[in-house]
Amino acid sequence: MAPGRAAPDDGVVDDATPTASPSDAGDGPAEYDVLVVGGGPAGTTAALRAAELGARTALAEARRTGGTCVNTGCVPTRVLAKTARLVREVRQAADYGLAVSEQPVDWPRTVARVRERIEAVQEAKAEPDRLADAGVDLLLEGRARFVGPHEVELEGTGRRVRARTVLLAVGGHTRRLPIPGTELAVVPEHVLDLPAVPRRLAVIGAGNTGAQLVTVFSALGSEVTLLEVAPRILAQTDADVSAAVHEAFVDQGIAVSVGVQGVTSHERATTAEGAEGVRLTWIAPEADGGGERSEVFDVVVQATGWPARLEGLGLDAAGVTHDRKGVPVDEYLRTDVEHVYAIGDANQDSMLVQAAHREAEDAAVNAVLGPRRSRRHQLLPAGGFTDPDYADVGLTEAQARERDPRCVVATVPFASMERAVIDDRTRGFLKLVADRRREQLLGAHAVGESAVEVVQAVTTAMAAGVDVATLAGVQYAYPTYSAVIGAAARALLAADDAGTGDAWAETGRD
Ligand SMILES: Cc1cc2nc3c(=O)[nH]c(=O)nc-3n(C[C@H](O)[C@H](O)[C@H](O)COP(=O)(O)OP(=O)(O)OC[C@H]3O[C@@H](n4cnc5c(N)ncnc54)[C@H](O)[C@@H]3O)c2cc1C
Ligand SMILES: NC(=O)c1ccc[n+]([C@@H]2O[C@H](COP(=O)([O-])OP(=O)(O)OC[C@H]3O[C@@H](n4cnc5c(N)ncnc54)[C@H](O)[C@@H]3O)[C@@H](O)[C@H]2O)c1
Repeated sequence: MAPGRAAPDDGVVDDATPTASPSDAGDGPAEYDVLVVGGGPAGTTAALRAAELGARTALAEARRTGGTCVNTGCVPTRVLAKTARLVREVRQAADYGLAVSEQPVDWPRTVARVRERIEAVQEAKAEPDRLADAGVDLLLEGRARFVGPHEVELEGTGRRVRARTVLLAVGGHTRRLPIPGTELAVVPEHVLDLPAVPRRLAVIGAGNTGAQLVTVFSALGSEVTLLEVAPRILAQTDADVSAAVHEAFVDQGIAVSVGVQGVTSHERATTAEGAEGVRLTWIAPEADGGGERSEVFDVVVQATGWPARLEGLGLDAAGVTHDRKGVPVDEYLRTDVEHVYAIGDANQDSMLVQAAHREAEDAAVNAVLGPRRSRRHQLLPAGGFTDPDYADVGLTEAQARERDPRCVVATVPFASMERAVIDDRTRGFLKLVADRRREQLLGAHAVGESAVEVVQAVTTAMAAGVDVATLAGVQYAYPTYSAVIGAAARALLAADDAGTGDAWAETGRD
């Protein structure tokens, strides 16, 4: 695919190749207790759980199990993040007396490595085997489409399947901007199809996906511009996390523009080097004087949102209503049609693998045994693999203060932690938020080396109901990044009545 040119469609289902039995349309439809549509993290987990509960279960997947997560999302992104880290470490090697000369990136080799790791994860997960062992019928016969409230047709074979309950786990895809020339942009699902690392890259959208792509291509040598309509990048995270990652991006030479007033068009253009490129036009933020701006990039990536993949699903035939983004569900994960559930990215609630797993377990139980498990995502740790990493769980400081202005907050900079100093990775911090009595941790927000693992450790403490004093008394192995948790807990105990911990005070050091 030429740079700046989109592949024909946007997601993992599109190159669906029917692999199963020939058409048996004309026979009566196969009958199941539970039919799961979509074999990503949500669908596979739900099918296994339903079968475990004794339901006769089928899983219809348009392409291959693993979904966005394994095939085009988390797994490839993680491998690219590791590639970016290796580039950075090679650059630092001389400081350690290692004579390693930086080589140009062999992008086809990078892509081959990503694909090889995807296959390794597929092999490790062995989902088709696990489904078969559990007695789940895996139907790899193209997309499923409702033809009635209890019946779907499989696009590849025309075969029909009936089920008492249907679990929709169809995931999502990138939302393309409705602007002239939008098809000239690449979507994140297709960055591996780029023929080379772009010299000049524009990423539109600074959510988790956009931020990770920016880090990867900046490390690989692209000159990167990041445009975001929201007033800050990573708008869902704690404001300090957002500010710290923004600052790091700027320090890395990334041109970050937040508060842009819209992207208006893409047009074919020729780059300064005479290559085929894309002219991107946008309205600058008011803070920068507003007005139309236009620049030519080798590649423009739209990372501008992730609606559910509902196209061609025939929801009308089942009577299931949906909105612009996805399929709304009640507390039991049921759509407005009682026997149809929507889980994972399909319901647009919390679009993370860990949320998909939890919803899948709950919906399978509800579908087989009757509605009894209501949704509960109170503790949903998440993070992004940028440079530096960031992560969070629970309430942001702003959310906590809105509930109780006298909640307590303590922030410990990584620069005060010996492990971070030893590794020369001092950028970042851990912020803990607790109730005013310090009985309950309300949130944890980190930026920096191992931020995701640090927040995960705090999540475990939160799940166990550990209070701040207990956390402050935990012993931490020396020298570790997780020691920052003890330092932050001690800073919370020492926080003054205004509720702000002085992390550099005597309590801050590990
Ligand atoms: C670039 C990127 C990086 C990400 N990184 C992370 C991360 O690090 N951590 C994290 O927690 N989350 C991450 N996510 C989010 C995560 O990938 C999703 O939340 C997760 O995959 C949702 O699982 P799901 O099962 O709901 O949907 P999906 O994984 O999208 O699976 C849906 C499946 O349904 C199939 N399908 C769709 N329509 C039909 C149909 N009509 N008939 C049959 N089959 C159909 C598709 O082929 C697909 O296999 C990332 C997302 C992206 C885009
Ligand atoms: N590491 C992770 O856990 C991870 C990684 C990637 C994605 N995800 C999940 O997948 C889902 C999708 O993430 P995403 O980042 O693709 O989408 P998103 O919706 O989270 O972010 C899209 C961003 O694009 C911006 N945007 C929209 N239109 C724009 C325009 N015209 N110009 C400039 N900016 C514009 C939005 O303001 C937003 O910040 C999220 O729920 C996310 O949490 C998770």
